[in-house]
Amino acid sequence: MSLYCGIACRRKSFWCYRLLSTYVTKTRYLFELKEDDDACKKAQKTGAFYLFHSLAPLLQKSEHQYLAPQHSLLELEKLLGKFGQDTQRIEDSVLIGCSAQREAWFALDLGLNSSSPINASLQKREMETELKGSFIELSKALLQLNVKDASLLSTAQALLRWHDAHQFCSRSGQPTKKNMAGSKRVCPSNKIIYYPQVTPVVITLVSDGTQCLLARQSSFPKGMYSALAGFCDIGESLEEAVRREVAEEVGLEVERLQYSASQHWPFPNSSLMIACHATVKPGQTEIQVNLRELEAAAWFSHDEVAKALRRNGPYTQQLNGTFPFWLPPKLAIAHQLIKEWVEKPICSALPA
Ligand SMILES: NC(=O)C1=CN([C@@H]2O[C@H](COP(=O)(O)OP(=O)(O)OC[C@H]3O[C@@H](n4cnc5c(N)ncnc54)[C@H](O)[C@@H]3O)[C@@H](O)[C@H]2O)C=CC1
Ligand SMILES: [Mg+2]
Repeated sequence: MSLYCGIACRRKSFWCYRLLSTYVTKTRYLFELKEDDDACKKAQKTGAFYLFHSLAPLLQKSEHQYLAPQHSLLELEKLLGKFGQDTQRIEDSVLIGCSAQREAWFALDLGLNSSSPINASLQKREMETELKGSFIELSKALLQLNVKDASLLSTAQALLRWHDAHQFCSRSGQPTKKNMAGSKRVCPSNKIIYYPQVTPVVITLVSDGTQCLLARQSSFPKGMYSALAGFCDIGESLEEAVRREVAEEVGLEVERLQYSASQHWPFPNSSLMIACHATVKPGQTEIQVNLRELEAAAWFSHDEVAKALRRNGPYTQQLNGTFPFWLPPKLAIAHQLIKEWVEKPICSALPA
């Protein structure tokens, strides 16, 4: 690793060296920990652990925010000892990142794989008292976490969930074995390697030049509208997935497409949200909502959307029984996509 940094130092300008060295060093270190079980085990000794119980992260309330506390290996061993659990359990932990100073970060679920669910839930309450925090569902806590913790805990939950659901080889039926970092599982009988799965999802903001199209599913909080989203089918390109989803959900044919950004999204499992802007020809805007997928869809003016962006939902019911129109929170890529459109209605930026 130091050799690599040395080469970078000689070849690159000082500015490049400073930018690259921390990032490259971190990346190479994490790569080493994923490949080398002994190095990973050693990193646990000086590392920090984030704790979960049945996929809910341990959090501590601090004013209007949640904080995710870290625990050392020693603290963790003491905790497991106190609750009569084997310290071997630490080997179930997964690597989720590291600091600039190469302190490795791990996540461990204390509730999964418990021999008795009753015992596990009893221990949960006692552990919360001992750890001076609560295990809170990630979907309920996400909006009150800082960006770093939200991203780390989302990654951790996705990885812990994947390991929990892939305990057995789908070919041999034998138990699979995780490597120390948790970056893969191997079937000891036929050597098949399983890697954590990420599901690609397209999310598209359709515009006709002056308005944008937003939709809601019945499972959304009341009054909230978002961009059109859908899972990619096997064999599809990103462009094909966008065209199909828009046609399926609202009966429109998009003609131009522009990639915006992407985001890891932990719900319902682990999705890679790929966000795009798309246009339809002015005049070809009549929508036919697919009611098996959506509760409603409608065109919204620039003004309506700009106003909704400035407000913070969710809202309570109004006197007439309806809920005001509001948009996904800042953390969701849908919000960023809508904000981009409000700041610079995209159709004019797209190539003809
Ligand atoms: N981060 C963000 O800003 C946003 C994220 N999303 C996420 O996008 C995801 C996809 O959006 P939907 O409109 O629900 O998708 P969708 O339009 O593809 O409809 C969901 C249906 O697709 C089928 N499906 C096909 N492949 C699937 C797979 N791999 N996993 C699960 N279901 C599959 C199922 O029948 C499911 O009921 C949602 O899970 C949601 O969490 C949605 C909007 C905003
Ligand atoms: Mg959809």
